[in-house]
Amino acid sequence: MLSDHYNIEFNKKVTVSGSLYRKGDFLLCHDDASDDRAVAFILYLTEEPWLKTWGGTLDLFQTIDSQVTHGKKSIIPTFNSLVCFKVDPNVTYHQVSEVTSNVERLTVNGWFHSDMFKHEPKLYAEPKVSLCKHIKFYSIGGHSYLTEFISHKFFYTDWISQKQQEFVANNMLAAGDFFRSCTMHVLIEELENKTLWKMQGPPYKRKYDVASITTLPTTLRTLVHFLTSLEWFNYFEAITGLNKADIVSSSFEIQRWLPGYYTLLYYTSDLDDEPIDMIDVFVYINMNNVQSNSRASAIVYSTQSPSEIQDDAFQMQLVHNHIYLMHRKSHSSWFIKYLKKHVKNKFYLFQMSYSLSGQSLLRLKNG
Ligand SMILES: O=C(O)CCC(=O)C(=O)O
Ligand SMILES: [Fe+2]
Repeated sequence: MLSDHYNIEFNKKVTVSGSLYRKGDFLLCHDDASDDRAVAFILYLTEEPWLKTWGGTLDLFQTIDSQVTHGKKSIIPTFNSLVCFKVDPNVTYHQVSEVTSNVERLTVNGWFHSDMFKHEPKLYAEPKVSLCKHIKFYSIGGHSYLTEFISHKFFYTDWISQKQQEFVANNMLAAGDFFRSCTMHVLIEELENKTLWKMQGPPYKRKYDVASITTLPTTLRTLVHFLTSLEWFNYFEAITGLNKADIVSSSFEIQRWLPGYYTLLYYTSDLDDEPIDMIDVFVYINMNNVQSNSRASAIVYSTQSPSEIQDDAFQMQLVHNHIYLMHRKSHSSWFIKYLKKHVKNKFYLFQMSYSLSGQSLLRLKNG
């Protein structure tokens, strides 16, 4: 019957498994395309009438002008109903939304396979629009934003040289109380403005909000100005021991993270590119101050490909008003795991990345 409906000749292989989703369980956006999977099926077996507010919906993402969007159609996992779809790479993107009730979501699901299908792992090339080449180190002049924004302890010479040693030894450093409390106050007020934010995609890669740099309110705008200024890069030199002339490009983002947001690792096509090392800078603002040990927000660094990602990948737990500097080796990447809805965590992240020239790496290696 299915074979006729989809006009597909199945081979002898059928994969079947039982799946149980408990509170907090979810399955992020994917298209099922792997090997010879042809038609996916899911039989829903939870006996209670399922309420939409419990989460656990099967969400089908919409594709507009061949771009996968965050728009979706949700199917409630109704008892004894069967859902089937033909596996179409880059099209049949779907997810199971987080189960938020204590009722267990039970399914039998799998795929009919066909020799007519042979899905290969996909490469994804990130459009490199956010990188601004040719950094100009312009001076703000006269006014010292550095001391206006940043806590005074960051300027003690001993403290700076201690931090530089830490950075050189560990390839990372973290320091608390970055913004002065008066600055933090104003920043939070501006960040809380709901009209600032635009959701980022595609959903099979990421879901978080970014503030448009061109329409920022006053203090945020001044901050961005400052974080791209000569003053900042001079400070950056002092604290990392790197030479600002070795920075060949930079990117900057102000991010908002809400429950249900995530980034995913993906296969990139830039593996053939010249290796570049990066310095990642994060400033983390979290008013809920969710305990860092709840793993509510951590940045995961990995050199693995998406299918090989290990549980022991380096996780950086984030603490409110800390700045983090990370030396990211070439061919490694970072991501932030799905923020569970029932943890109700929300945070802001200032994120900068600087790519380094080959010479600076030599200098780093030679100490
Ligand atoms: O349980 C569902 O509704 C979908 C499951 C799914 O997409 C999968 O296992 O690949
Ligand atoms: Fe699936």
